[in-house]
Amino acid sequence: MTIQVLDHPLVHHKLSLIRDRKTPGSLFRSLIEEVGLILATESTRQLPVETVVVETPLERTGTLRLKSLDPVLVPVLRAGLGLLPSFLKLLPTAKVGHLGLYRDHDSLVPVPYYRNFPPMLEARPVFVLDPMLATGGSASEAVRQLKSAGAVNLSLVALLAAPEGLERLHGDHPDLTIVVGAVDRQLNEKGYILPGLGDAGDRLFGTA
Ligand SMILES: O=P(O)(O)OC[C@H]1O[C@H](OP(=O)(O)OP(=O)(O)O)[C@H](O)[C@@H]1O
Ligand SMILES: O=c1cc[nH]c(=O)[nH]1
Ligand SMILES: [Mg+2]
Repeated sequence: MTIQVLDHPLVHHKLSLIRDRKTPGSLFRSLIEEVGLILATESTRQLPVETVVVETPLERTGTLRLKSLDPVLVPVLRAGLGLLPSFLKLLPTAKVGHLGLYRDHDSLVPVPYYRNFPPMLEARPVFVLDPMLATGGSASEAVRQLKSAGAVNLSLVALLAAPEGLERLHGDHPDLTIVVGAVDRQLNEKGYILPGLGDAGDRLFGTA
């Protein structure tokens, strides 16, 4: 499994504001989108390119363009929706799949409630978007469902991860590429990331 942790001053700075319980929802959403742009830039680093010839106003030249079919973005509802605008900004022709999962409050087991994936998953790079990787149960289930629908080239993109979640994914999906903004200390007894940022979905959508 490949794990890339963004160790970037802008990510640290914005995360410090995102973590702050006093940060209002509107600013929280904007900051997630801003960090999302950095996550989108880094997680697409391996997309294949090919040389094409264009005429600049001055001469003909060979230049690089993305080679693959349009990538697929799969936000895990709800909190993954917070990262989607940033990815679509940089990959405007991407296809978007949706996967609804919520974590049962007692068992922490992910419960699927919605699924709509675009076709040709086997031929496209697929990016699973979810800001929080806690126990890893939701991410593991998302990747399992996408693999069973044909996806082979899968990356998981998260803002914060717990070591427990990374370990779980390493066991369940050793072929997965993971890009995370930061790795926090641990989970608490309710499966929340410490120090973390609280419940990402509730803070994004004002439901707490
Ligand atoms: O790694 P895990 O232990 O599975 O936890 C992470 C999941 O928990 C959150 O979703 P939540 O269940 O709160 O749903 P929501 O996004 O609708 O709030 C988060 O967005 C992840 O999907
Ligand atoms: O800390 C956590 C853990 C799971 N989901 C969240 O939104 N936050
Ligand atoms: Mg939530």
